[in-house]
Amino acid sequence: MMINVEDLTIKIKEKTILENISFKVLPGQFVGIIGSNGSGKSTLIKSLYKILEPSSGSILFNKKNISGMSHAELAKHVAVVGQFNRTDLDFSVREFVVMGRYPHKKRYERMNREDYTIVEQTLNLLEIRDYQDRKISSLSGGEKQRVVVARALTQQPKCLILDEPTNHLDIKYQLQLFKQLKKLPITIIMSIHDIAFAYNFFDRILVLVKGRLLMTGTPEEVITPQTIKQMFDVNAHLIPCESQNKTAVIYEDD
Ligand SMILES: Nc1ncnc2c1ncn2[C@@H]1O[C@H](COP(=O)(O)OP(=O)(O)OP(=O)(O)O)[C@@H](O)[C@H]1O
Repeated sequence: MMINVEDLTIKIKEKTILENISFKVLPGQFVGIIGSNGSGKSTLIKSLYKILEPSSGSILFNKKNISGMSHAELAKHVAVVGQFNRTDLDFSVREFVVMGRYPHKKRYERMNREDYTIVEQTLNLLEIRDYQDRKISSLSGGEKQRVVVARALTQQPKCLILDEPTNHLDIKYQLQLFKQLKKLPITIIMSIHDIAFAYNFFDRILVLVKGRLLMTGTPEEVITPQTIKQMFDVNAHLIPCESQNKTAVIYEDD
């Protein structure tokens, strides 16, 4: 799915939270949004799935303005992993993941074999099969987070939007999630705080500073000691690790 954000401004109670944001995401790109606390990452993410309406400007999915789309229509194409998903509900893990198929079903239409195959595949992919019969409310933070991601993938969206999905995950599952998402042939937009993960995994990065888009580009173009200083007022060093083909980020503490 192609996404065009054009001159997006979001005001909440007269306060400008995002100002004149414009960018384009090509089909299949894995895009990260980085920026300091309060820079507007969640606000941008929420506007992409219509929790917040633009004060001005527009958001187009495949050239169609989402302001004219219902949430039900949007859910056929876009899945969301927000920061505060309701996971206190009394469903089992499996029941919750199955719900990812609902946007594709007509009212009273039954789940078919293909739906259940997709559910099984996702339970396996996220390694949550072992506790599929447990209540979600009984899971740890990281286990819940993988269940929420599983439901989003079961939706088989053309675009996946995630707001800091690695918050509760240990290193193994952070890496696993990034590797799995990178393999998916869909458009993915994710906000994240971890600059090293951003540097090593995304195709493109959007840098937000105080509600404005400071720059967009490849990780190498936008993550530099200068931009880290601008975002966080911290001095940083980028250290390449050739054997892993990755780059580490070290922060000065004075
Ligand atoms: N409903 C609201 N009413 C007033 N101000 C709001 C509201 N929602 C967000 N803001 C403000 O907008 C700014 C951007 O918030 P947002 O949550 O988008 O930032 P963020 O980059 O996701 O931050 P963090 O990294 O801390 O999660 C903040 O100053 C926040 O206090």
